[in-house]
Amino acid sequence: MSTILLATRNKKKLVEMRRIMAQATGVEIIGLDDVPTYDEAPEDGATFEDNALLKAREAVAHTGFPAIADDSGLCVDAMSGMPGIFSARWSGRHGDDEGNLRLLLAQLHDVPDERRTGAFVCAAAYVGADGREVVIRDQMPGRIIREPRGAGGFGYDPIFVPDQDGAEVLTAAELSPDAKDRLSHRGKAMRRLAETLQEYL
Ligand SMILES: O=P(O)(O)OP(=O)(O)OP(=O)(O)OC[C@H]1O[C@@H](n2cnc3c(O)ncnc32)[C@H](O)[C@@H]1O
Ligand SMILES: [Mg+2]
Repeated sequence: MSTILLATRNKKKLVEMRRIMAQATGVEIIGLDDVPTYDEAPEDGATFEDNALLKAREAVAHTGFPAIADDSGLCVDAMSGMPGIFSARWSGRHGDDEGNLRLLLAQLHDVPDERRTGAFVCAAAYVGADGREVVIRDQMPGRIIREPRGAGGFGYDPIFVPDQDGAEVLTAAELSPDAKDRLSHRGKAMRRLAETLQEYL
């Protein structure tokens, strides 16, 4: 059985990636805690795809394991797609989820409800020990509300209501883990990636 390294330093993202991959494949999954530490290069790509590939290539180069990385973010229509690839450090401090979502809410203060649309985007990249590369992007459309709700998920989940059939108005942070995986940018991109990789995993 092959082993795949999930190359993320974000613990909550890792929980989701592990859960999605465990359901989609039978491969053994390890995280960065299971390999010797290495210094990360800056995520200086121009796109989600660039950054996802950069993280996966770096992980393979340092560990020799085939790796999957995710680069993701929230793209707000009224902000021309920002925070986008800058989502993790929007407020200036990397990984400050509360600071990031508070700044975004302040910036959107005067934007009326009908224009508070956007999407979470995820590029999921696989790089093999043989150098083979696959990268797949998917998204979860929805809208940004005015006050955070819910304790699940991470990042901007408490202020994002995914589009769903029916009258659901739950934020991504109010969804069960299964429901988030079913709808999410990460769930969709990683399931498609796993499907593509099926022949040689
Ligand atoms: O780069 P790694 O080590 O994987 O961890 P990271 O947290 O820096 O990850 P990204 O560079 O891909 O930035 C993603 C940011 O986008 C936001 N984000 C991505 N997916 C999200 C989700 O499912 N729910 C809420 N926010 C999300 C959140 O702010 C993340 O920190
Ligand atoms: Mg990052």
